[in-house]
Amino acid sequence: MAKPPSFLTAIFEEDIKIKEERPKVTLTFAQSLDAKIAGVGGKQLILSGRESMVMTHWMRTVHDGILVGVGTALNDDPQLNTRHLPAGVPHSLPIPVVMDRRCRLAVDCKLIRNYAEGRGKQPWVIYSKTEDTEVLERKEKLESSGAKIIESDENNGFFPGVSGVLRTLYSLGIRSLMVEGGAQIIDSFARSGLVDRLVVTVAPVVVGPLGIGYTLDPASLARLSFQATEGVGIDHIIGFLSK
Ligand SMILES: NC(=O)C1=CN([C@@H]2O[C@H](COP(=O)(O)OP(=O)(O)OC[C@H]3O[C@@H](n4cnc5c(N)ncnc54)[C@H](O)[C@@H]3O)[C@@H](O)[C@H]2O)C=CC1
Ligand SMILES: Nc1nc(O)c(N)c(N[C@@H]2O[C@H](COP(=O)(O)O)[C@@H](O)[C@H]2O)n1
Repeated sequence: MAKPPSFLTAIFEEDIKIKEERPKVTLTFAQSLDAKIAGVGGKQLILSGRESMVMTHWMRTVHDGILVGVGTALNDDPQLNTRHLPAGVPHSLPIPVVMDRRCRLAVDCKLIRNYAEGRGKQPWVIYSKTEDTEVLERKEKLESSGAKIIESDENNGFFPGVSGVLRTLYSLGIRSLMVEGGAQIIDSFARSGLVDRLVVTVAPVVVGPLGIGYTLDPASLARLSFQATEGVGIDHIIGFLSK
């Protein structure tokens, strides 16, 4: 992929107006033809072909932050960097953010190692305030390993919730956020109604009924309008933008 498809760059050039003090949110993920995002038991699958993976890494460069849930962080051990882009072309790297209300992120994960070794930005871990000593011990370990620990400003006793997390990230300077999954995060962000762009990569593979699917509440995406579907390599990219 020499450059991202023009419909995609247009989506990102659009001046989206939002009333709340929160980052503009892009929800994006890759799925199979049968709408699975992972294999049996959550096994990570590389669904995107080479070209659409480069496109995803390009999308990472146009966001201040990139967010995954702790389920994805534990399962995939992602790097959330831009290593598939051509070397020598300067671009910005998003801050990796993990939604991890009980501080379960591994202290030796790639996000923390890359930061410690000077190859990545400091990972941010958003947790939910608690008196639970096990969580507080893990929080301290993560902090001393280099992660920045952030308490969400909204705590309803179960999930800090998407709107609270977005408000907190905004207060820390994040103006654009790419949300990459996994299944629970896709569901949470879609239901929040706080998604401004949706970009789905559809790969020409079938995973089968035991793979991990995702839920998109139909009402939740009513604020978005379809923009275009375009082939990138062997995949198809479907783009939506807020109305
Ligand atoms: N194909 C793709 O593009 C992608 C696939 N995946 C796959 O998804 C799977 C992981 O998905 P899940 O297990 O569902 O984990 P997840 O990554 O969605 O993380 C779940 C965690 O996120 C946090 N969370 C979710 N909603 C929240 C809310 N409203 N407020 C506060 N915290 C919240 C909680 O700590 C929860 O335990 C893996 O198999 C991974 O390979 C993950 C990302 C992208
Ligand atoms: N765009 C896309 N295509 C796929 O096939 C995928 N499996 C994913 N997964 C997401 O990317 C993360 C891995 O990132 P790194 O390669 O380690 O930088 C993974 O955790 C998912 O969030 N995405």
